[in-house]
Amino acid sequence: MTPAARVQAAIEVLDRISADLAAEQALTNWARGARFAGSKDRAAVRDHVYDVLRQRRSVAALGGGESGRQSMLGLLRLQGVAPEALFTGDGYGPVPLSEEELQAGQPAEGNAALDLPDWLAPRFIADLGSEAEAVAEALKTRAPVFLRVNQGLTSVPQAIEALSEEGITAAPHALSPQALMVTGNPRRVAQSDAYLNGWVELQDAASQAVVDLLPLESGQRVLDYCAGGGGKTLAMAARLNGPVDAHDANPGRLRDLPVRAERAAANVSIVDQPDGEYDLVLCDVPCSGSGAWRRSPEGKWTLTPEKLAAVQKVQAQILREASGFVRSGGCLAYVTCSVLRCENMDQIESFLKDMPDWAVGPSRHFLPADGGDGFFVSCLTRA
Ligand SMILES: C[S@@+](CC[C@H](N)C(=O)[O-])C[C@H]1O[C@@H](n2cnc3c(N)ncnc32)[C@H](O)[C@@H]1O
Repeated sequence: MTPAARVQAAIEVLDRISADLAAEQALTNWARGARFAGSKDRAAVRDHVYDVLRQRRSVAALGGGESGRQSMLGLLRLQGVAPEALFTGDGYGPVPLSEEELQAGQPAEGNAALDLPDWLAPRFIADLGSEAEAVAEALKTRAPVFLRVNQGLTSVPQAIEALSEEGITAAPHALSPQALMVTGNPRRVAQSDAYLNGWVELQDAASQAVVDLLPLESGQRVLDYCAGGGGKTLAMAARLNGPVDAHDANPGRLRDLPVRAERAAANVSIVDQPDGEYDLVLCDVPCSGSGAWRRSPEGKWTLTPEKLAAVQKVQAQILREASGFVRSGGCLAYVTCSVLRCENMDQIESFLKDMPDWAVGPSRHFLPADGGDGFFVSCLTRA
């Protein structure tokens, strides 16, 4: 496909997303009908679509409106690419720009320049203070691909070497001693031997740093109460070099975990109903996902005050439920991938008010401006 044809494809996909289709579904539908598109074409169209979704308000301002065509016009202007060179009508590209389109558009201002919804921007500023702008800026950018080196099976230098033999370049990252940032050929990772042999896992660097902070010691009984896909379960099993129990209220979310655990040679047991007491219980609760909007930018536009209030209720309930599985002197680790105070420290404060025999230990925020996704972790201890 020509660069112009890729722009036209992105315009069509964006229009389908505006008509209420999820981005992944719209991209899959387009790819099914575009057998002529190779893997590089699909990747380029996907990048255009996600670049727009991360910066919907900025590109709408610069393109003069929110249609797929106006969004792509705004995106090209934002990226410093002359749109006239691609809007020619040639090579299956978009039809030439009208005089009106050429005149339309201006840089976004205020909340639109932060690429945040109007209801959320004031909260961002109140919660993040002087960091709000840097966080909003970071959420407009593409997330790097990070790997976790499985130190039960290999070492960081060996993993870098093995990846490089397959044409994938990666370098250590400051957020965690076993984190690698992929700097070349990230799309080859999932087919590489290093990945298929369990030497590396795809996991955000801040997600790894969260597990680094947990007071884990070998021989402990550990439960991942909201294990989902199992990213943190596997990281905990690697750190412990021992067993971890994995639970999730939605068993379907655990579907991939046995295969991932086998690949990583990790000792993971799925438990439908946790039993007895644990030294450490991790609650990586459902949240707004605001720390990870670089990867899932649709969430930024679909979150509402009502949805945020509803997820806060679920978080509070999980924290109280899971606390019942922690032995006296044990640790209850509360984690979100949110940057919002109401899902983080406010939850801890409200828990401590209801449960006076608990004390808060180390807590930490990771912000997208640090390189990884935004995460919050707080370790609570039972007296
Ligand atoms: C943020 S995701 C977990 C991600 C996972 N820890 C990882 O690192 O890949 C939150 C998970 O909590 C689960 N969940 C929701 N409500 C729950 C509840 N009441 N008890 C346990 N798990 C719950 C969801 O099904 C979802 O899989």
